[in-house]
Amino acid sequence: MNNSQSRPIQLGRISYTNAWPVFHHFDPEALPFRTEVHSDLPATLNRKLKIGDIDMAAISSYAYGISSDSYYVLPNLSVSSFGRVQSILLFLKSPLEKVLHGKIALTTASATSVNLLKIIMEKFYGGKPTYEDAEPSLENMLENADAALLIGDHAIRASWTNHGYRVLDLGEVWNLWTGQWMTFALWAVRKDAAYRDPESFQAIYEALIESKGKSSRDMGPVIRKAMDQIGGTEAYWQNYFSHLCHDFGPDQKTGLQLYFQYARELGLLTSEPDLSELPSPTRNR
Ligand SMILES: C=C(O[C@@H]1C=C(C(=O)O)C=C[C@H]1O)C(=O)O
Repeated sequence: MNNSQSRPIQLGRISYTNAWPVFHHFDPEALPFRTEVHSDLPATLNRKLKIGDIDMAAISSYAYGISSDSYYVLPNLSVSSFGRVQSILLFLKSPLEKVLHGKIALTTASATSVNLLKIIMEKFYGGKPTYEDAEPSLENMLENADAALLIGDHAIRASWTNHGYRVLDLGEVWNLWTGQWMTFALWAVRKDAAYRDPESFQAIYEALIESKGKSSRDMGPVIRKAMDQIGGTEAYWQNYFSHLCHDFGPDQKTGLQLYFQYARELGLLTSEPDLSELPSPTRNR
């Protein structure tokens, strides 16, 4: 269907640097149809996609898991790490033994990592802390909690301050316990939108893949933008991006399925998520 009479396609883009390599060279103006881009924190995009305010977005992989019946996943796009990720960080004010039965402040920006933290605390370490949602500000969070979870650029900035807290990198802990990849974000499209306008979503998908490819061949522009907007050195960002993977192949899928399984075992998910990919309109012609 031609979307010229309906509303422009609404796209969600994660504002954190971890997703920039996929979006940096993506130019919505270059598409032959109207699109509007919403740049937001993951939790906001999770909610907007679920209620249909937006049609396609990078979202928390956990949010995909809860609503997978309504979504297709876009092939070979993710934010993943095999081990250290450096931006999913638990800052400990108290010793770990106390944190395990104490209070943890959770950033309201996340969905995947708050549930990953619960898996780590309860399944791996045998703890039972209480959790409290909080705006992502390290000092405020730790005023009345034993530990604080931050993600994305909030975690990066906090890791640069001279805070003196012990820090756990949840990508690293996950990998040490499971030997697996961890996928934090996926790109999802609402099925109802994809049925209405398959060609347009395929075109957006192809443009995102092209942008990811361009970034992987030369990270210079993304690194310069990160230095400009967030700060830090070229070496910092080179190292940061070298630990992130934006593919979603069999290895990342196996890691994510294990995360979903553990989430189900803890009652954080009720059914096995369906990772069906967006069907390509050209394949069906
Ligand atoms: C790697 C990261 O992954 C992010 C973590 C998310 C979550 O915890 O829900 C969502 C999107 C990802 O972009 C990060 O924030 O640093």
